[in-house]
Amino acid sequence: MNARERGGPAASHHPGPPPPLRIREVTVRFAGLTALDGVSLTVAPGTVHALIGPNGAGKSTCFNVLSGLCRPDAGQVLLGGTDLTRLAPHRIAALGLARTFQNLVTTGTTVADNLMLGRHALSRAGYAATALRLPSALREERAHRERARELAELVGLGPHFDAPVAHLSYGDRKRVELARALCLEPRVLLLDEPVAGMNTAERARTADVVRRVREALGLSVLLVEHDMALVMRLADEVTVLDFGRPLAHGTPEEVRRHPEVLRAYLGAEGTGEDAA
Ligand SMILES: Nc1ncnc2c1ncn2[C@@H]1O[C@H](COP(=O)(O)OP(=O)(O)OP(=O)(O)O)[C@@H](O)[C@H]1O
Repeated sequence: MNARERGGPAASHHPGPPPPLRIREVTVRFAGLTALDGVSLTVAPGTVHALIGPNGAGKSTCFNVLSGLCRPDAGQVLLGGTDLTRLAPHRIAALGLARTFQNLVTTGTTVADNLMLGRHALSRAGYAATALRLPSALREERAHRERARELAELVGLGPHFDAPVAHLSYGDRKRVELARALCLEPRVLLLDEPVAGMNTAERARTADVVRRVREALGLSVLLVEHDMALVMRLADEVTVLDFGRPLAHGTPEEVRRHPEVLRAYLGAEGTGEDAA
């Protein structure tokens, strides 16, 4: 009997390798401004794909389309064979696409409480069973808490599991966000500027954590990040957006040498640092 048959959550909500995430010809317009103009990209299973570009290039809009916060005017988002384009955010999350946000959105309680919010979406016990604290609901709660603790340990938050979030460093609070997204057992993780506001040591630590998470959980990652050194270290593939259009695509090395990218980032060429 596995954990799921016993009434608890399985170690991973979605067994097997992640399906490819395909963005096909997506266009988004805001009152005359075209934020995304026929953008296509594929996040291959198990890879880290970085989406970079200058301010206003359309990166956040792309994440908002992927996570269901913004409906595209045209185009499609597919996770394997499933069309996510018109689904509500909670449905998209349940199908295996979880995201973090640029700004911290942790609540004022403990790390454990924040992570259990993520597990809540996977909970199978009904409201009444939970409120009455029936044995089946308590068992499920315990199993979810165990998994939340495992994921906290994976991102280096194990010793802080029962600590109030307010007592943590900025870097640790960003990792609470990451662990909460992992609590949804995603197949594809969308990371929106995971090292923004961090110092050099915290940036390096977060890069290690992302690598470890990808390897341990076998998921794919789509990363928006301005720190080009981090992008170059972490990404298998890079897509560059400029004014809502795809400007270049390739390995970090190919993109770094791409003449159009050098033109868009004039002044930053060759340094590989903070060019986005
Ligand atoms: N809700 C909105 N209403 C109107 N215009 C918007 C809206 N959201 C984004 N835009 C515009 O769409 C364009 C793309 O913005 P977006 O935030 O996606 O860029 P970005 O690449 O994420 O930029 P940054 O790196 O600064 O976060 C910009 O010109 C922006 O002003």
